[in-house]
Amino acid sequence: MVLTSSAKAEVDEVLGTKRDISFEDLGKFSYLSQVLKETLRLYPTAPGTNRWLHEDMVINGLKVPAGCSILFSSYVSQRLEKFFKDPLKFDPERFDASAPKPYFCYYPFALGPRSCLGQVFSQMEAKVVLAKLLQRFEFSLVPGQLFDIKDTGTLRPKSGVICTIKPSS
Ligand code: HEM
Repeated sequence: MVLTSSAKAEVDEVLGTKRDISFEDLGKFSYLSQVLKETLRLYPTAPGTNRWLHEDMVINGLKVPAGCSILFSSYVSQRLEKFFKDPLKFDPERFDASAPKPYFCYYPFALGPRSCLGQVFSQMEAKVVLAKLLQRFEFSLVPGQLFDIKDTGTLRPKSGVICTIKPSS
C-alpha cells in the first residue's frame, strides 16, 4: 500500500536500524505526522466539544442568546466538502507544509485556552508507537472490511481493523 510504504520509507530513513527514538527524530517524521493529522480529520477520537455562551452572539446571522450551550462537531466539519476537497478521501498531502492551513474547521483537540492539554504529548506518543511498528513490521489490510465506527462518546472501529502482520524484511 502506497501510504504505509511512504511512512515506512520515512521511518527507515530517519531511524535505520536504531532501536531508540530521540526527541530530534520525532521532528523529522513530517510525513508520518501528516498521516496522523489526516487520520484525526476523518476519525477524530473525540468527535466534538461544547462551549457555554456568556453573552448574546450572532452566528451566521442567527442570534444565539447568552446561557446557551453550543455543540461543535469536529467529525462533521472535518468531512465537509466546503472545507476539504473530496472530503472522504484519505489524503495526508492536505497537511503538507506548503498546503493552506485549515482555518477553524479542523479541531480534533478543540481550540482555544481550554483545548486538549495532552495534544502535544499524544501526538509525540503516537509517532513513537507508529514509527516502532512500521520499523519492525509490514501491515496489510485483510480485504472486505467495513471501517464502520462505534460512537461511545469517543470513536473507535466498530468491526476492528484486521491486518496481516509480518516482520519487516
Ligand atoms: C489522540 C488523543 C487525544 C485527543 C483526540 C484528545 C482530544 C481532546 C478534546 C477534543 C478535548 C476537549 C477540549 C475542549 O472541549 O476544548 C480534550 C480535553 C482534554 N484533554 Fe485530550 N485528547 C487526547 C489525548 C489526551 C491525553 C493523552 C491527555 C493527557 C495526557 C489529554 C488531556 C486532556 C485534558 C486535561 C483535557 C481538558 C482540558 C481543559 O478542559 O482545559 N488528552 N482532549
